[in-house]
Amino acid sequence: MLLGIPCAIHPDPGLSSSASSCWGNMMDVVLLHGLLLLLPLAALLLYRYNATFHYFCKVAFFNCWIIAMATLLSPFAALRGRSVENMKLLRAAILPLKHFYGIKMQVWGLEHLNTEELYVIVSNHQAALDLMGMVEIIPDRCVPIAKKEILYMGTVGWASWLSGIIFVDRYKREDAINVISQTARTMQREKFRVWIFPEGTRNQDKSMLPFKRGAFHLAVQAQVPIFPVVFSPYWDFFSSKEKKFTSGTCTIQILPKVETQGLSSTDVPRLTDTVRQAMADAFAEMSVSCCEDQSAEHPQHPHCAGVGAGAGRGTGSPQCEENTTGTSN
Ligand SMILES: CCCCCCCC/C=C\CCCCCCCC(=O)SCCNC(=O)CCNC(=O)[C@H](O)C(C)(C)COP(=O)(O)OP(=O)(O)OC[C@H]1O[C@@H](n2cnc3c(N)ncnc32)[C@H](O)[C@@H]1OP(=O)(O)O
Ligand SMILES: CCCCCCCCCCCCCCCC(=O)OC[C@@H](O)COP(=O)(O)O
Repeated sequence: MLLGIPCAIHPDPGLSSSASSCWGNMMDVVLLHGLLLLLPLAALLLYRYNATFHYFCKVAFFNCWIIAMATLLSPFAALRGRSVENMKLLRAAILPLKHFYGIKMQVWGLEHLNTEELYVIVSNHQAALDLMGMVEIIPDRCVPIAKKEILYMGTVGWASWLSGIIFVDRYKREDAINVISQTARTMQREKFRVWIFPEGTRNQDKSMLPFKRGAFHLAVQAQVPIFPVVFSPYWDFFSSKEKKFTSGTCTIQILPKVETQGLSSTDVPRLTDTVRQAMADAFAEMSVSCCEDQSAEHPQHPHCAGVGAGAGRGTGSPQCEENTTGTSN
């Protein structure tokens, strides 16, 4: 008897037609089982040898992890109510992800953030993967500013709202400016720091996009310093265009603070340019060391041409060495 089908194992030439149809049923079941066994094997082989399938699996896992964690942790966060303290839950939920992906995080200049004062962090934004780098260094009582669309992503939206994430509608400039001005007042009153991606959108190009001015108005209005943070290019391990997602190393460089004491809104354009230039220089330098490593393996990487021209490899500049320690999912 196989799966409730009462049937002999060997067909007998003298059997009735009902017995032979029973044999047919059994063959179907065996075939079905074979197929069911083959499917995971095929998926495994595809995952191993097809880079695009590998990429989509890893991206799907990332999204599923975020959704699962948000769903699991929202009730706990809700017990506390909307609070920046819930960012600790969010941080703990995202920290293990780098191990699944075999991504090694290298942090430079973390001591800069070790201060009691309030500040605004600005960083480049390459992909949703930035979340993994963010949680490596995000200090206590620090909330990101995010696009309003995240608020409508089900439990991810709730978890983000409960963690105090500030949402801006990028298509309504007046509203976004109001939110930022209000944040300048509340960050002093409620003692929290703010993290902004001044490019305003994800960007994996070889240079950073022009910076939006909101972060700089915020720092000037609140009279708090700015800490520029630069994530090294992900080219050696992640590219949404090339559908590439392997293990690798991400370097996070925290640049020295930029003071805003005494500055007014007329100084914002110059302040924006100064900070962007410092970040672009650091990014270019990181690109050079990243591409030097890359070119040894893959000569003529498309992103390498012209990147960081003239930018020397400073003392102790970051290495994009291949990480083999982590597991990939
Ligand atoms: C509980 C556990 C759970 C576990 C799981 C949880 C799941 C986790 C999920 C999630 C985690 C968090 C995820 C975070 C990551 C999200 C990242 C993003 O979403 S990035 C997109 C949003 N970010 C921005 O857009 C940047 C901020 N934007 C700005 O700063 C812009 O400046 C903005 C929107 C305010 C205006 O943008 P404009 O496109 O109009 O361009 P402009 O050039 O900046 O401004 C135009 C004029 O307005 C003035 N202006 C701008 N801001 C001003 C201000 N605050 N005050 C006065 N004037 C201002 C400027 O000076 C400029 O004027 P003049 O050209 O200089 O004359
Ligand atoms: C209704 C249920 C829908 C559920 C869908 C949930 C999908 C979960 C994905 C989690 C993604 C976490 C957010 C990462 C933050 C991020 O990187 O956002 C991108 C924006 O910064 C910039 O957006 P864009 O201008 O589109 O580049």
